[in-house]
Order: sequence, then structure tokens, then C-alpha cells
Amino acid sequence: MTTGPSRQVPPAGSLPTVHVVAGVITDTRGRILLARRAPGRELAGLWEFPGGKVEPGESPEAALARELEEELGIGIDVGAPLMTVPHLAPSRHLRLDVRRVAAWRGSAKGREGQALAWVQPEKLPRYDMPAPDRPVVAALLQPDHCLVTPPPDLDDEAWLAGLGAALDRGVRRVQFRMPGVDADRRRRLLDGALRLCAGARAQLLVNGDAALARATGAGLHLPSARLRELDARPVPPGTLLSASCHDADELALAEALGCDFVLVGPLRATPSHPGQPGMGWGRFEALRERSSLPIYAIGGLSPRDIPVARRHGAQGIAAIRGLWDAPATPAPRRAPATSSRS
Ligand SMILES: Nc1nc2c([nH]c(=O)n2[C@@H]2O[C@H](COP(=O)(O)OP(=O)(O)OP(=O)(O)O)[C@@H](O)[C@H]2O)c(=O)[nH]1
Ligand SMILES: [Mg+2]
Repeated sequence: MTTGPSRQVPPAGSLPTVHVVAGVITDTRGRILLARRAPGRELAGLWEFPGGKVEPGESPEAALARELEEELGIGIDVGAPLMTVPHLAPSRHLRLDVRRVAAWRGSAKGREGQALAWVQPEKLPRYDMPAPDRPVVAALLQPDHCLVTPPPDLDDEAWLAGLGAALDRGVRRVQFRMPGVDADRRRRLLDGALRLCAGARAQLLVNGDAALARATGAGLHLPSARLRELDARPVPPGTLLSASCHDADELALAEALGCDFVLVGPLRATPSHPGQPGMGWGRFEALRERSSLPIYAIGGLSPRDIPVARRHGAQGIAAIRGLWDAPATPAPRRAPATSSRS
């Protein structure tokens, strides 16, 4: 659960940016360290990943090492970036840069009076954390890519084989999208897709059709036009719900309905939405910082774009072709020219 001041949206204007770096510290049992903000401090009582503000001229790596020494008394080796979350608070833009901690030495103690807790990853959502931490917790727990299915050609078996191949490549979240396919055929394909997804322990969300989602126990994905018509969650809380969003109003609606995650795009121009220019990462971030939902960027993206998506606060990427087509095998490297003509 996350709270915080993010719902009062101020004009972004020329607010200052505060760069914060925080660490995901894991013990040998896979538990993650949270610290509770001490009484009397801003956001007192909320749990957070230990860390603090980057000082002028300081690198994020040096800042994280300094903060964890000051706050916990441990020495660390900074590991891979997990994600950077831009977040608009009433008086500032926050950039929460979260790094994994590759190794640490010493025994972690709350040196500033803060309580500490070692938490099993799947229990993180139970902790009350600042709003920018919700996407971070999602990044730790949920898939970093989401397949949106292309329509079938003539052959249903070939389509199911294509889905099976995508699951074999690691897809674990599937949006079942079937525009223009009649109801009987859609149902047959959905039954096959649900069987394959169950076998791969992958999630499936039906695009647009709440009755079909309820009848099959699948999740539901709301196209933005459908999202705008709703004022209550169309499936029970235990059932996955996602939505497509293009602006801040739609993101706020998705959050109010209790969507589990959203897709925002098009990031780049794509053949499936001709005539729509891409928003680019700058506009994506301007939307990202007004919401605390997990957001997949969509539109002309492929798994290669996951690291850049994470740097802009995305959960990862969603794609049709970029996740359906097998990745191109790299072209053989050309031998360097060994002779030159004169
Ligand atoms: N450390 C940390 N800060 C977070 C997280 N999420 C989040 O919104 N923040 C915000 O980022 C800012 C970090 O400031 P901090 O209070 O830890 O900074 P600091 O250690 O340098 O302390 P100080 O400025 O009081 O000396 C706070 O506004 C805090 O609410 C998180 O997971 N970890
Ligand atoms: Mg701190």
C-alpha cells in the first residue's frame, strides 16, 4: 500500500528537482530491507528503501554508499540500476533513483532511530510506503514486459503456436486482443490461450470484454474509451485490471478504478496506430510523474528498450510485434576488409 501527497497535482512549472538515491538491500534469505521514517520527519511512519538526497557534485553511487553508512552503518558495493521514478510532489519534482546493492558488509542498524524490517518480496505491498515507491515495488515483483496479441491470420493453430513460442521466450503477462474476430472464434482462441498461459504460469487479460473476462476467470484490459465510461471497477479486486491511457485524466481514472497497471503510449509511431506521432520519453515522464501506477510504455518498443524504459520510470514495455516476432538473430559480423584496391 502506498500513500503520500502526490494526488494534489500542482502545475509542474519551475519547481526544483530533488535527486534521491535508494538501495534494494537483500539478505541471504532473499528478504529486502525497509526502514521506517522516524517521528518528526517528513512522511514519518512510512516505510522506505534506505537512502537519501544526492548532494551537489556527488555521484549517485557515492551518495548511496554515504547514506547507507550514515543511516545503517554498512559498507556497500552498488549494483545494477532497478529504476528511476520521476514523481511530482506539491513543492518539487522528485527523482527516486533505485539501485540494487550487490554486496554489503557489517550489520545493518537503525543509526538514526528508525525501525528496520527484513521483508519477503511478496509482502512488500502490505507496507505503507511513499507514493513513488509503488512503481518500485511493482518493478521488483511483476513482469517487465507485457505481450499484446496480434490478430490471427487464417490459421488458429499457427496463432496458438506463436503464443506458445512467446511464452517459451519468457512472456508472463498477456493482453488478449482480437479486434474484428467473431465471438465463437474469439472464444476458441481464448480457451486455447488460457490453457497455454496456465501451463506457463502467465497472466492473461481480455481486451475490452468484461463479460468474457468474468466467464473465463481471466483479467480485464480496458481500452481508453471504455475506461472513460466507467465509474466503478468492472471486475472484483482479486481479478487483474489494466487500462490504456494517453493523458493525465485517463491515468487518474485508472488509479481511481483500482487498475493494477496501465499501458501508456504510443511512445513511438507504430504501424498499428497510423497517423499518431510518438510521445517520446520526455512526455512519457511528464505523465509518469503524476501517477503512482505501474506503467508499461507501448508503441514501437521491444525488449531491447526495457533498460531505457526503466530509466524513465516505466515498469517495462508492452508490445505486439516487438514481443510476438522471434528476436532477429544478429547478422554475422563482417570480416574486416583485408585488402584495398588501388
Ligand atoms: N530514502 C528514500 N527516500 C524516499 C523513498 N521514496 C520517497 O518518496 N522518498 C523521498 O525522498 C526524499 C529522501 O529524503 P531523505 O529524508 O531520505 O533524505 P536524507 O536521508 O538525505 O535526509 P535529510 O535530508 O533529512 O538529511 C524524501 O522526501 C522521501 O520522502 C525511498 O524509498 N527511500
Ligand atoms: Mg534518508
